[in-house]
Amino acid sequence: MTATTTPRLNRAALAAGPPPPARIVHLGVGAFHRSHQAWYTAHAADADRWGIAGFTGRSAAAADRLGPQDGVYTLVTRDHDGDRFELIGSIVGVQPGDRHDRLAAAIAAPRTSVVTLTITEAAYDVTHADLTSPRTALARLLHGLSARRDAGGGPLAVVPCDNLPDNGTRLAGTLRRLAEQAAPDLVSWLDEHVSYVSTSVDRITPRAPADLAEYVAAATGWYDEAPVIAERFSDWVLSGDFPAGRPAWDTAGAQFVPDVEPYEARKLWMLNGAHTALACAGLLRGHRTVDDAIADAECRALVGRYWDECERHLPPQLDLTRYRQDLLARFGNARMDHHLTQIAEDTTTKLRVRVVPVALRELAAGRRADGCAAVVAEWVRAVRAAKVPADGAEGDPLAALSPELASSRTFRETVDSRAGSIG
Ligand SMILES: NC(=O)c1ccc[n+]([C@@H]2O[C@H](COP(=O)([O-])OP(=O)(O)OC[C@H]3O[C@@H](n4cnc5c(N)ncnc54)[C@H](O)[C@@H]3O)[C@@H](O)[C@H]2O)c1
Ligand SMILES: O=P(O)(O)OC[C@@H](O)[C@@H](O)[C@H](O)[C@H](O)CO
Repeated sequence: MTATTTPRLNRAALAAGPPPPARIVHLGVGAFHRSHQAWYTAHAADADRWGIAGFTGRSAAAADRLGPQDGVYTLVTRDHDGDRFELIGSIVGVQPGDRHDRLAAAIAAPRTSVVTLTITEAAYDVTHADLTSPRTALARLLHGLSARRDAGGGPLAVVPCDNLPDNGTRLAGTLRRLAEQAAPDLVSWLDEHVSYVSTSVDRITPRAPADLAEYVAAATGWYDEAPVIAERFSDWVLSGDFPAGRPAWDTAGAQFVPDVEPYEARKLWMLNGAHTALACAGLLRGHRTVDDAIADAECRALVGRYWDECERHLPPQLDLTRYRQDLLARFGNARMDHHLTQIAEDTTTKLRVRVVPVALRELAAGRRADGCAAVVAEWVRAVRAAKVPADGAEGDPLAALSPELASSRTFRETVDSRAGSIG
């Protein structure tokens, strides 16, 4: 089965009614948006009332692939024992992100109630916005919000879905600073009309292999240029207001809580922190994928000691024993083929928000933070062996992570003894 012998996937394949009205605008139509927020929207009890107008991030490829398919794509849910194929129809259109005129019109549209983002962690680090020719995702978002203000539009919710601590509050602060610099007259409108929702998002979604379209075509009879693979597990915890309404994501399993922080800390520290640890320790030991690394006794022990320290600073009501067991099973899913090199980027930035907070809490409690120090030592060794990019850690690696950690003699000595002199 190939592109020439198999019919191209399109909305007719869903055998459903007309596409839902686009009331959500999404920036960054990558793999994770398709496996997570679009899946929740498709599974909500009121899915027929909520469509997603997608805009790409850096590259227009997703628009080129999804456009001819009316936004419809296949989600391959990959479990330990097999694959399940599902067509997802919640995305009703995808346009290139650099068409900021169209993005602004979509955000300004009266029926738009929610804007969601998956633009990667790095995209939140912006200090400047040019609203005449907006190039970054946040400048484009601000430009769109300015168009909504100009059109007399009502309030709406903005929902970042990237792996960042306190992502809603952080986005609120960054957008406000950008507006103060680029459009001071917009600041009070933002304060009054935009509700920032903080989220913890979770569903392991590796980069799709090159032959996925052929595999999906053979299984489904449709040629799909934008299929995505994800694990069965999925989690979405949100905190914040939706002044213009939202899909009934709770009916699809999302949780709405007063404070997302403990859920987010559990996920960022335990899942993402362990992924970063496995990327460093696993690549150093010649492993290729997450499941290879977690099957290695040394890597597994490294993660276990680190998790023991995380657990002490998380509320026990979060059922951490079960969470750890589930994580081991999820990491051990050999069919996911989750490459360590995909996880090994920007490790300095990631350790700062995933491992450093745990280490500082352990030290503040009068303990040695040996589990965190062991992870940091693996990272130092991986940087030195060029298994992960140095990313600011060329000099004193502890100083690159945190001034407080760099000044802890205990922590420095432990890292030193494990990684060799770090100065
Ligand atoms: N893949 C996962 O398992 C997973 C799970 C939880 C959260 N996330 C979050 O989702 C993000 C995206 O992951 P993905 O798997 O979809 O990756 P992806 O590579 O498939 O997609 C990334 C998307 O972000 C856009 N993008 C990249 N850099 C950008 C920038 N500087 N400015 C604006 N847009 C940019 C890309 O164009 C693309 O649309 C991650 O960075 C993470 O924060 C991913
Ligand atoms: O590049 P990172 O480390 O932010 O993310 C890589 C993976 O840890 C991440 O994508 C997880 O699979 C995901 O966060 C699971 O929900």
